[in-house]
Amino acid sequence: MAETGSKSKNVGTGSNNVPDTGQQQKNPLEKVAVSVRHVILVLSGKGGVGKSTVAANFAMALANHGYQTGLLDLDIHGPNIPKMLGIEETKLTSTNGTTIEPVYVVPALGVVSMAFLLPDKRTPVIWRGPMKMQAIKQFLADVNWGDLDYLVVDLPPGTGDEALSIIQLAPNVAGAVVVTTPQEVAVLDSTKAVKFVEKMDIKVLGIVENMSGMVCPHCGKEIDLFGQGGGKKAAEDLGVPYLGNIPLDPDMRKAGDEGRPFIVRRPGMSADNLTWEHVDDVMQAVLRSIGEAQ
Ligand SMILES: Nc1ncnc2c1ncn2[C@@H]1O[C@H](COP(=O)(O)OP(=O)(O)OP(=O)(O)O)[C@@H](O)[C@H]1O
Repeated sequence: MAETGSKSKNVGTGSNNVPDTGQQQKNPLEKVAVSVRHVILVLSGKGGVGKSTVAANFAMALANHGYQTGLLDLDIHGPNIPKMLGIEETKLTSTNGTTIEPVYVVPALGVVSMAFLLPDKRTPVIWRGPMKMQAIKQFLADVNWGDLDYLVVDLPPGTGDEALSIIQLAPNVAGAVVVTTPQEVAVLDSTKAVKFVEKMDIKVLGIVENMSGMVCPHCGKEIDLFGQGGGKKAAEDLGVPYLGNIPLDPDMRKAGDEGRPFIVRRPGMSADNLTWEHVDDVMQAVLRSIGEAQ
């Protein structure tokens, strides 16, 4: 259940505007630099490859492994994270009128999403680059993230304003995880995403191949439905780490559509589900890439 704080009031829910918290700080990003150990960007070259699903489950896996984790959904035009984690109806709150509180899915995972600021789900967000930049700055500086081991940032597909802004603004960026699917066209787009990250002087933590193979709903074993290996080959060709694969799992899709977290185990509990195991393996590979492996 989400913890939203009892003494809090809603902020920024009225229009297509970011909340004016009125906070005057000398360097508003200094706080993040001190309190957030690592910022991890999750991006993809192409839409619909499951980037938000990977980001949400990766963040949940980190929380399950005892890491204090934040998840920032910057997919301004299609913020799906709250729906996937069952916190869609929640509004952002503030305890003191200036600082925004994340919404907690579990005590170790706080979430902030553009979706919380939108008046309704059907209204498109029409923002130019500078507005996005301002919103992203506020999400970093005005949110009470607390001390975080990891802040996972879900970016929109492609290499637009959001990616440029977060790279410019966020301190302690450990690197970027690029999500792809096995199909050739997605792999080609992931190559562009890797090159973009490299151009920005950010470390490519590696490539994840999502929807790679399928967990059979009948026997629970993996079957090779749409092929596998495109992400691995792209990683080898580009000389970046391959972080592993996450199968196409009908239960994962169902959980996302029904608005409940897919990974529900508590800290310390072992994975007894094939897809969770894959997510855990990807998480460990990301930590190895950062140099923080257990
Ligand atoms: N491994 C998976 N197994 C089953 N379903 C998946 C998997 N990964 C993603 N999906 C499903 O695919 C759909 C698209 O996923 P998601 O929204 O995460 O993609 P995205 O790349 O973030 O999309 P967008 O381009 O809109 O940002 C969702 O219905 C989600 O539940």
